[in-house]
Amino acid sequence: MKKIGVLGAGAWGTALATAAVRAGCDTVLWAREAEVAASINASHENTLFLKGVALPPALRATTDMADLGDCDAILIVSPAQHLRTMSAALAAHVRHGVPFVICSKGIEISSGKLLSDVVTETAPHNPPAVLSGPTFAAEVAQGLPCALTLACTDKAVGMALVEALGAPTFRLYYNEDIIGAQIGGAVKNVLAIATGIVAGLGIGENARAAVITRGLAEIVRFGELFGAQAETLMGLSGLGDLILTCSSTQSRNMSLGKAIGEGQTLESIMASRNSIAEGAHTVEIVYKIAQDNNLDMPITESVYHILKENRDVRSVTEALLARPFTDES
Ligand SMILES: NC(=O)C1=CN([C@@H]2O[C@H](COP(=O)(O)OP(=O)(O)OC[C@H]3O[C@@H](n4cnc5c(N)ncnc54)[C@H](OP(=O)(O)O)[C@@H]3O)[C@@H](O)[C@H]2O)C=CC1
Ligand SMILES: O=C(CO)COP(=O)(O)O
Repeated sequence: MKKIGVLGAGAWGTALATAAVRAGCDTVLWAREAEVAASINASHENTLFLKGVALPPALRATTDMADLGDCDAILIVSPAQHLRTMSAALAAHVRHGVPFVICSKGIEISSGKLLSDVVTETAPHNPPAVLSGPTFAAEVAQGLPCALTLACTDKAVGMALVEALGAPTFRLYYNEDIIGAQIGGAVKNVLAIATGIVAGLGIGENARAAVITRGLAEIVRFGELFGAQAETLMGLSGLGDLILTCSSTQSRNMSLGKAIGEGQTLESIMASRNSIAEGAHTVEIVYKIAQDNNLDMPITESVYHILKENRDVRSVTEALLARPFTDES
């Protein structure tokens, strides 16, 4: 795998394209907006989504999806709710057998499907893989070290991707569990909003640790429903990403929760940003799936009540704390 296409030139797509160039791949980055492609090609900077980070001159950007036609693998990095449209459009341009590596984190709201199922439906001749882990885009783009899970049910394809994209500062660990690798990344965003709310309310570091740990129990319950392997949920794409995202306001999800906890409205926060906070969307479908399947996910439910039903942050938090005591499973 020598030529890599990256679909989506937001912060993460840009960082991943940079990592692919560093790993020695001929890399083409597709941007939806001409302004983004132009700034990457002319000044080696993504001024809209990753301002201030110098990108490698070898990175080429395009707005023409046909330019990805001869790639050996494609990384899909659109927001999760746009992945269906992106995958279907891409399938018309690339060869059969070229893997579609899902780098977005979320679950399709309209269907309740994992993104790998969305790829299988829209691009049946392109095997899905998943790249997920604790990785803030800006750090990856600067070449700081990180580690991620590369999941693919076909080990030969998965290992070929690891060999092509992996580097000393971009360590990839192969995992066959493509389902588990998607669950942690999707649900941790909701839990990061919860820890952000804790920070915004100023109710302490102990409460944050409690939300992370009981949040992990929610990830495990949710993962079991989909058939995820427990080891995957405890790995980079699960616990690893949960710890990172719930520990830093570099996270868009955590900072969104913090602003909510400080009294701002979801609408005003969204209006002030051009970046995606997936948890604010994912919470809707995680809540629905939990309700439909009788899963106990009280932290997720609380985030849903606050974000989607406009309930009072302090009352919801008090109700969460006042739940009956139970065993630690
Ligand atoms: N940022 C990070 O640190 C990480 C992000 N991720 C995940 O990667 C995914 C993308 O996030 P990120 O790159 O940060 O996004 P950003 O918030 O930086 O940028 C928004 C992205 O969304 C794209 N976009 C906006 N509207 C549409 C649309 N209607 N159709 C298709 N694409 C659209 C933009 O495309 P365009 O450039 O063409 O306008 C751009 O790529 C998310 O699922 C996120 O959870 C995963 C790991 C780390
Ligand atoms: O997924 C991420 C880190 O692994 C990025 O988190 P945010 O989308 O909350 O910024």
